[in-house]
Amino acid sequence: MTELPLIGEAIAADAPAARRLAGAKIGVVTFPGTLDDRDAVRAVRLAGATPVALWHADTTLGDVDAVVIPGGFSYGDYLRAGAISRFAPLMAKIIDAANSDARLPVLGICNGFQILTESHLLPGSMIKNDHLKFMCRDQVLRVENNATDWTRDYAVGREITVPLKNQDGQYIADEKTLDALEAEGRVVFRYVGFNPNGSRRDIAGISNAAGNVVGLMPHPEHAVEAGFGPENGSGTEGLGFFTSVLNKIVGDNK
Ligand SMILES: NC(=O)CC[C@H](N)C(=O)O
Repeated sequence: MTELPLIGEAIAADAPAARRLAGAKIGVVTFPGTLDDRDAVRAVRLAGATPVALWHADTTLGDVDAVVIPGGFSYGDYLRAGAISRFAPLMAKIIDAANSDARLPVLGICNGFQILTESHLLPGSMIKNDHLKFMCRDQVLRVENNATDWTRDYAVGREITVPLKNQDGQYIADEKTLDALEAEGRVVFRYVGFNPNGSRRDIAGISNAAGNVVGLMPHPEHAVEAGFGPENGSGTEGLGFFTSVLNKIVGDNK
C-alpha cells in the first residue's frame, strides 16, 4: 500500500478547509488488468482528498475512509467479468468493511461494478451488451437517488453526461429483485434517451440497502476536468461522486 503524493493544484495547502478535505484518504484498487485506476486517483485528488493506492493482493485496507474499484479488464475478464477478482485477498477486506457497522463507502465503476455484483455486495449480474459489441460513447444518466454516500452532492433528477465503454454492460436481475430495488429507491442511476446495452429498466447503477456501496457502468472518473471530459455539458459532471463521499467523510469526522 503506497500513499501517493498530492499534486496540490486543486488544493491550497494553507487553507484549513482544504487541509481538512486532504485528511480524507480514498483507496483506489488495482488488479492485474485494471485500466482506470490513474484517472480515479486523479479524480480523488481533484475533489481535494488524498488518494491511496491499494493492490488486489494487499491484506489490509489501512486507514482509508472510502474505496473506489475502478474500471478495466481485471484478470482479462476470463470466465466472466469480475468472477476471478472477487476472490482477491483485498476483496475479502472490502466486503467486511462495507458490511461492518462503520459502513465503509465503496464505489465500483464499470469493471468495479461487475466485481461488486460478483462479490454479492450488490444484487444482479452483468452480461454481454444486447447488441454483442463493445460500446464507447458519452452517455446521459439521470440521478434517481441522492441519499447514498456517492451521490449526495447531486439533485435528484439531475442529468449528467459521462463516458461509457464496455462489452459486458447489460444489467440483469430477476423481476422480484428489480421490484425490490425500485421500491427501496436503490436504482441510483438510469440511462436517459438511449439504453446502450439492454439493461433491465434502463438501470445504469444501483446501491446496497445502506447506500454506502454504489456500482455503475458509466465512468464518472473520466468526467472530472474541463477539457478532458465529454464535450456535451460541462465535462466535469462526474466530479460530484468524489466530492459527495468526501463531504460525507469530513462531515462524519467533524
Ligand atoms: N471499461 C471497463 O471497465 C470495461 C469493463 C468490462 N471489462 C467490460 O468490457 O464490460
